[in-house]
This record gives sequence, C-alpha cells and structure tokens, in this order.
Amino acid sequence: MAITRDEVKAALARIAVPTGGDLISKDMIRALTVRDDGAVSFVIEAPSAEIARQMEPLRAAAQAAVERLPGVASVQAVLTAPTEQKAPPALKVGGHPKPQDGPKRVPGVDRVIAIASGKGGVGKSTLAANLAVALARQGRKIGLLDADIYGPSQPRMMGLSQRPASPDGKTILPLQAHGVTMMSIGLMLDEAKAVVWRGPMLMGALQQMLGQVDWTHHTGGDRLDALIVDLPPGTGDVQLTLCTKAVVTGAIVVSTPQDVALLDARKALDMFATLKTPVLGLVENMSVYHCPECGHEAHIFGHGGVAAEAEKLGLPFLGALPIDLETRLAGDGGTPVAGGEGAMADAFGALARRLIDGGMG
Ligand SMILES: Nc1ncnc2c1ncn2[C@@H]1O[C@H](COP(=O)(O)OP(=O)(O)OP(=O)(O)O)[C@@H](O)[C@H]1O
Repeated sequence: MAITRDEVKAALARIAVPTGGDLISKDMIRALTVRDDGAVSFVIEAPSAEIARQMEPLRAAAQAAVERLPGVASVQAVLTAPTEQKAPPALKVGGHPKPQDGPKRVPGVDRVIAIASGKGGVGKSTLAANLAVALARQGRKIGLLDADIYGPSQPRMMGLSQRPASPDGKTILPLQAHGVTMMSIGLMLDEAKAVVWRGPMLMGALQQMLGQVDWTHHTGGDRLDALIVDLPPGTGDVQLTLCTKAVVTGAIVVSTPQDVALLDARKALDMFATLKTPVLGLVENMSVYHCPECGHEAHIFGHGGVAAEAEKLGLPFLGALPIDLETRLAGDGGTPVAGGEGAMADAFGALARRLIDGGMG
C-alpha cells in the first residue's frame, strides 16, 4: 500500500515540540511531499534561526518517525527558519501568485503543450526533453519549460546548469541547448531553497516563468511555434496554476502500461477535463524491452494498456516507446537521444511529426 499524506501527518502529529503542542498543531510543517515511490520530504519551519539550531533532535525524531511508517522508502527532513528564506539577489523569484483575469497567452509563444503523468517516474521528463529536441530537429522553434518544481530534471537531461541572466531584474533570459530554448525553475534556485519555499511562492515563480521569460531570445525575436511544459507528476497546484494562468493548447499524458500507472493517468485526464484543457493524446512509455543479447521481447510493465485506454476514452494514442538503456543514459548525460540516430530517435521524430501534421507542433 502506498503511504498517504494523512499517514505522514499523523506520525508528525505525535512529535511534541518543547514549547507545547506538536509539529502539526503548531503548523511547523512546510512543503510536505509524498511520492508514489515512497519518497517523503518535508520542511520543519522554526520560528527563528536560533530556535532552529536547538531543534536538530526534533528533526531527527520526526525523520525517524516517518521512516518507520510502512511504505516509506526514504525521508528528507529539513530544518529551516524564516530568516533563512532569502530570494536570490539579482531577480526576485517567487512571491504569492498575482491575481489575473482568466488565462493569458504566454508572450512570444504560439502553442503551449503540457506533458503530464498521473504517476511519477513514468518518463514524463524524458518525453518532454526528447519531444522538444525532435520538434526542433524538424525545423520548429521550440521552448521547454521545466515546471516540475519539486524535482526538476530538465537541466540534467538537457545538460544545462548555469543560472539564467536577468539584466533588468525583470525579464529572464532563457538558456539554449540542442536547438531548444530552455528554462527551469530549478535553475533559478538551489535545490535546498526550493524545498523550503512554500507552495504559493512556487506558484508565483511558475507564473513568473510564464510571463517574464523572453522566449524569443534565441530565435532572433521570432515567436516560438510551441512551448513544451514538463509538469510534475499528479494533479496538484502546478497543473492548476498552469491551466488557469496560461492558455494551454493541449496536454499529452504519459503512462506506463502498468495498471497502477493507468489508474493515476485517468486521474490526470479527469483533472484536464475539469480544467477544460484539451488532451492531445496518450503516450505509452516503457512499453516493451528488446533484449540486445537474444532479441527477446519482454513486456516488463505489461503491454498495450495505454492504447486500450485511449480507445476506451476516445482519445488519440500517440505512440509507444520501448524501454531503452541508451535513452536513460543519454537523459542522465544531458544529450537527449532524439538528437542522435537510431530507433528511439526515429520514434521521437515520428511523434514530433505527428504533432506538426496535426497543427500542434
Ligand atoms: N523509455 C525509457 N527507457 C529507459 N529509461 C527510461 C525511459 N523513459 C524514462 N526512462 C528513465 O526513467 C527515469 C524516470 O524518467 P523521467 O525522469 O523521465 O520520469 P518522470 O515521469 O519525469 O519522473 P518524475 O516523477 O521524477 O518527474 C529516468 O532515469 C529516465 O532516464
């Protein structure tokens, strides 16, 4: 059984704080994240830096209490105090989201395509990076926005690590790699700080990425044909912020053929239906494994489930991608496989072509 937020909160409510009450009743827990793979992270916010220094035993006790829960694979518990939460100097990123009347068009961008998944680790970021590279390879002007603020992976996948510049302290100049204009919230903050940010600040940061990044910076002022947005897994605040603050052309939902992943993919589809965001189609990732030694095909996560689901829901099935070692190595190494040659590059190329032909790329 997967661990739930409520179970983690119940465990934290049993940790008493010296001044009376407990971690939950004193509202000291921030950024509680519970992933399907059992990874739990949270921040304990002390009233001041001085008190925070005395709270290490409490942090260790909270971490141990959550580690003992069944279904928990790892726990990251971080101690912080409000005075430590300084925004990076050059550009103020974050802050509460600003009110706005309805969704706005992202400046400098013709289409916004969100890549979503119900479950974590199914290959959403891999698809986003490779699709962006494949579309750029076919001559399109493409941007990639990593909105997976709790676990940004696009800097690693695209091989970028420098902090984007903001000469006027307002406009953010994106980076470029593999022919794609790229921006990641992860590049604006160091990872430890991202964890201590409260939800609304992160949503404010996302709103800034949508409104303040000069997406035409690397195209000589030309508008981008499409901005691919790599969402976090699930159906949370980021999805809601994106679809309510920006005009999203459509979403692509990635799933493995596994029943559990499909179950979560359905939740993502329901969310897009509620938000009235069109779903462009479903992609099955890690569909089959071709053994390089003997040529045998193994259906490690099952087979065909996503295509069947798409048919049932009357949605386009955009394609199936096999489990492929080179894809993982290339992703980890910062050179997406779609930029090279071979069967996987062809598969991403075909997916990109399909989107272009459908007027979506
Ligand atoms: N088709 C594939 N073949 C082999 N490895 C893959 C494939 N797709 C993804 N991977 C690997 O699986 C891991 C998870 O993929 P990825 O980060 O794209 O998933 P995600 O859904 O974005 O995860 P997260 O929930 O962390 O955002 C990565 O190491 C990636 O390289």
